[in-house]
Amino acid sequence: MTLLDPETPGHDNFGPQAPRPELLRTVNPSTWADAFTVARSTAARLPEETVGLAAAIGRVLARDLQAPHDVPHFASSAMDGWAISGDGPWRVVLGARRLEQGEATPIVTGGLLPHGTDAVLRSESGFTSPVDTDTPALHTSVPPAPLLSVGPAAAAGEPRAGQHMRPGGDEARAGDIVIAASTRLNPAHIALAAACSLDVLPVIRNPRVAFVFTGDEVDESGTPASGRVRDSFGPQLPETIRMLGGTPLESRRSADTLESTTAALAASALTADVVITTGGTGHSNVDHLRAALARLGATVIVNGVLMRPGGPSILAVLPNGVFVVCLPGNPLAAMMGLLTLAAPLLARLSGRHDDGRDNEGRDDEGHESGTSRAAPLARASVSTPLAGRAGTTLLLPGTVRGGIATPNSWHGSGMMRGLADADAILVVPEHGVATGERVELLSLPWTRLD
Ligand SMILES: Nc1nc2c(c(=O)[nH]1)N[C@H]1C(S)=C(S)[C@@H](COP(=O)(O)OP(=O)(O)OC[C@H]3O[C@@H](n4cnc5c(N)ncnc54)[C@H](O)[C@@H]3O)O[C@H]1N2
Ligand code: MOO
Repeated sequence: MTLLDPETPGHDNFGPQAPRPELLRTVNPSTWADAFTVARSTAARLPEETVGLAAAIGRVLARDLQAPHDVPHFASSAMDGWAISGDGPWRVVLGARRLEQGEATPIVTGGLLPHGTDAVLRSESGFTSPVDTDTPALHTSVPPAPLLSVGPAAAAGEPRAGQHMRPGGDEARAGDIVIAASTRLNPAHIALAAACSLDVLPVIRNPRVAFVFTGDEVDESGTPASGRVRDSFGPQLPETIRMLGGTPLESRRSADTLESTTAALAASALTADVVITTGGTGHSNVDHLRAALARLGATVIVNGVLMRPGGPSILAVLPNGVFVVCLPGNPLAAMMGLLTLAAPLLARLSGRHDDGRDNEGRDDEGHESGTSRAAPLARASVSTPLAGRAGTTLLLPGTVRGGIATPNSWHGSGMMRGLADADAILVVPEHGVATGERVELLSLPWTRLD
């Protein structure tokens, strides 16, 4: 990576046809830690939208969710048996909405308890005799009620007052906050929302992400001729973005000209919250991204990252507020740029925070967190010494087993084998790591670290 200041000698190395990279005047490359932190704190979260319950799984709740009524909203039986009132034996009545003392009525699990119910006697704990012989029938045309008694299989003390009853409001009272704002909704939250009789939920809108792939030498299918390459990004990047909480929009392919690159970027920015570009981040006369950003009036937020691979990655924002993440063309370099800049940006836009911290070092409630540094997800001890590189953070795809991290082979900037088999990315600081020391780990969109 060569990010030249125009004031320094050598600025004219770009060649006669190369666009002048005006953007380099103001911004220097960031350290990896700063780039990651800036990317996750520069945006505000997107506005809320309303979605159906099933569609809300995995989304971030925009506001506190209050129970609109008591949950459960009626008192029910926890067992199959009889709802009883007073002491037994009980006269069995059918279809009663109210029980008088000495009455019982059959009930199933979840059934609405009649008013006056004192307890539920389980079916295995009671028995009925066909006729209530203790109560002489006054009218011979009305059959006498069966009589319910406590049976020999009943537990000691059964039935107790309130036994096997589920009172209304047992789980929540009307107005209770049952799910806090900013919660990432899991399936159990959705079932809870359904129990609260809700049909839709307010969630943070997912960022819409469009793609611009550059590179005249790229083939989308078949075996490329020498000098040409198969496209690494088209088949996987949209789905990766979905895994990161974004909604992929259309992909555009731009020719390696300033006009084509600018036009593709401008068109993508009409509908997207974030545009991700690949390739063209360099300074040769076929790299036009920087000039296209300048032509569109972009403000560069991160102009290169002191990391390898992926150093030329850029984060910028267009005048209409659309973010642009520019990934280098080398396939692994692009993925490292994605994890360093796009993943935290999308997390912030969609309201998914790794640790709830913002760039002022406060958590979401405004408490001091003691650090403004966004923490990667995990740490692990390394199985082998990892040499550092002065002034650079190395990002190595690696395997993590039982808390021990080992870098994978094939981690060259243009290779994918190391990443394909990786559990995480080892973040190696410039001074390196000795065996047994711990490295920070960046999680991959498609794996969970245990
Ligand atoms: N003189 C210098 N040259 C380079 C430097 C430097 O500092 N000075 N940095 C190197 C680094 S590091 C990287 S990373 C790359 C960045 O290059 P670009 O972002 O400009 O990308 P391209 O030049 O367009 O392509 C680089 C490489 O990637 C291949 N590529 C591009 N698109 C695809 C795709 N869709 N699928 C697969 N492969 C793709 C392309 O064919 C090239 O091989 O610059 C270095 N050079
Ligand atoms: O940043 Mo480049 O990725 O090393 O090839």
